[in-house]
Amino acid sequence: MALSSSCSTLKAVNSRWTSPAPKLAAIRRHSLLPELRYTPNVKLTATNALRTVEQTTLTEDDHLSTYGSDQDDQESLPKPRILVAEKLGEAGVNLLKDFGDVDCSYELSPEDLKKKVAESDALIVRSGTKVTREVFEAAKGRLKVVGRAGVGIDNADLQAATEYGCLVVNAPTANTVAAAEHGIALLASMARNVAQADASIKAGKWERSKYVGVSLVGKTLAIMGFGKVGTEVARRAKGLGMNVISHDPYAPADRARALGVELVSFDQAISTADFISLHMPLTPATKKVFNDETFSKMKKGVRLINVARGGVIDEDALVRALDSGVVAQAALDVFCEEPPSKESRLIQHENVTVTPHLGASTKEAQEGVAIEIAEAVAGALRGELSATAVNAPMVAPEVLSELAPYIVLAEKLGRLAVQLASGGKGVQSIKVVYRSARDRDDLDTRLLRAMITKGIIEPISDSYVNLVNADFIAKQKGLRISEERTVVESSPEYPVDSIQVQISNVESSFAGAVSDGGAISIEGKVKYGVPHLTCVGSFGVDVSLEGNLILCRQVDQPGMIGQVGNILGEQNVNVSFMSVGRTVVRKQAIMAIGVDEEPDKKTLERIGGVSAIEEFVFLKL
Ligand SMILES: NC(=O)c1ccc[n+]([C@@H]2O[C@H](COP(=O)([O-])OP(=O)(O)OC[C@H]3O[C@@H](n4cnc5c(N)ncnc54)[C@H](O)[C@@H]3O)[C@@H](O)[C@H]2O)c1
Ligand SMILES: O=C(O)[C@H](O)COP(=O)(O)O
Repeated sequence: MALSSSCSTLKAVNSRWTSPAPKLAAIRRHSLLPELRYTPNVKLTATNALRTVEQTTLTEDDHLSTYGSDQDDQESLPKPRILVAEKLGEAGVNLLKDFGDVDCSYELSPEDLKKKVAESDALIVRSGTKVTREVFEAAKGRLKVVGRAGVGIDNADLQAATEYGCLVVNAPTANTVAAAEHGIALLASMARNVAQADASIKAGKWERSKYVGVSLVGKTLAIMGFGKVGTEVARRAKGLGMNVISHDPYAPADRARALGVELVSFDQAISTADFISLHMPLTPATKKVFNDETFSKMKKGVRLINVARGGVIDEDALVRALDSGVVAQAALDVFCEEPPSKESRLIQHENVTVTPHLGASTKEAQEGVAIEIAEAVAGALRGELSATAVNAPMVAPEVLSELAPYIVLAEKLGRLAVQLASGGKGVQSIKVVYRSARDRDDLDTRLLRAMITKGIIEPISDSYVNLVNADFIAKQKGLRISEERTVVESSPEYPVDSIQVQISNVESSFAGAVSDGGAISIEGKVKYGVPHLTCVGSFGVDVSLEGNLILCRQVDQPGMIGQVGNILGEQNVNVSFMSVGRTVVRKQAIMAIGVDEEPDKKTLERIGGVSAIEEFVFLKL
């Protein structure tokens, strides 16, 4: 069986960036987030797997791979390569240059983009680049982060990103005001025929009566999508004396009320408005939501503004509505196809005002977006959990900091548990039991579950697991991971009292790890910030989870610690921790020995040869 290593470490490179808080260092080492694939791998030898992972099967197709030694101490990690595929504000590019090798290559063909991503750790785009499944496939796992320098992420295949473990982050706030201002600019200029009148006068005409406009004051504006941009448009429209209503099934009514905006149903909004301004995202639910049927419900002579996404409108239906006069005018910044065809009847329609997707295009917004996305991408490459992650859970920094040692514990328990499984049936059913004094709602276990998944899958497959794809990969590999919470009476100051990982329906390479219920069962706790193994099968032990571990099951009798300690000492293997757990005195015991170095095969065989030892296993943490 082929052996490969998937050891990856995270390290801030050439950092002028804020240093990680000490508590987070452990998370970075064991990060679930896009890990720096440019960290060289360490090949392991067959002896590494002695009586451990060799016997473990997840699925028949999986390759055996194990973690190599921690490489945090490596001095010279290569810099991450960051491909900027669309024009990005200078401040953002400069920030990225401080952090990695930046390749600004604009207007790439799909083929060139695919070639470049195969050599890039991060890709930054705006709305003009389609980040398709083929792009993720072509990246062959190298691409760890896609940064969308803006809000809309409809140009990225999020499902494919998730499947490939690639984090997608966006810059959701820096262009809000610019987009809202553009919406208001289109609203006002459309109402007063500014663009048409400008073209007319430049064509040598003076058509004052043709371009009589309509007033805004007292008119009803329906804002479709009361999010960041919609809210800012509402604020400005109120200032213009408009009556503002909004439809947004997910917006809180009190936020709208505070601005004097009434939230109404879709039909109510479109049937009562004089102006309709679109501010919802393009999703399967909003695609072509403005169509023949919905146009027919609108007030005759309504005026439409779209600075959201072209795809929310059926453009052919809009042309029909304009021709029939149901829609008096439309002002559009976004289109189904960008750029739209020159022959498009919509673009050429005399009652339509168009701009080439300029909503976010102010100097201020572009600088802001560039900085926002550069920080998000660099943070993600450093292994920080992102506040603007689009396809991974966002975790508040304080939660992350608190969970840091438990995250390390979770991965180590997963790693240990899977090494204890054997028999070729494959690991399928895993149960995790969290004992905690906290209320159910006060413990976010997503990170812990993802880390356990990572610990289980990575030693026995070539899959790269992170927070983005943990659940997906587990499902793909047929792993069923169930979670259970037990409330215990201990201090709620600590998020978790203990974590137990059980693997059922498999044989074990170490019978002592099988609990009375028949499942492989190990349990751990965090003590003084350090993860400890506290239970193996039905045996209580206490050994810190650092380095490697030897578990021996033996007849409980004096002198065992000395005998094994001597064998290890003779081979210059340093024992870091030792603990003995017994079920019945003088009958059965388990000895858990933490070792800094990996004993060679002969040493392990000598331990196995000690007469009272019934079985032993060497486990890499
Ligand atoms: N033209 C531009 O350059 C430009 C600039 C910025 C944003 N945008 C686009 O504007 C849109 C809004 O951006 P944002 O930053 O306000 O996003 P946002 O996520 O803050 O707001 C979107 C709102 O739409 C609501 N929504 C979702 N489905 C809906 C539905 N079916 N009906 C009504 N409302 C629905 C959501 O609840 C949310 O409140 C996005 O499509 C974004 O891509 C365009
Ligand atoms: O979604 C957005 O942020 C806007 O549509 C801006 O897109 P752009 O970055 O291509 O200008």
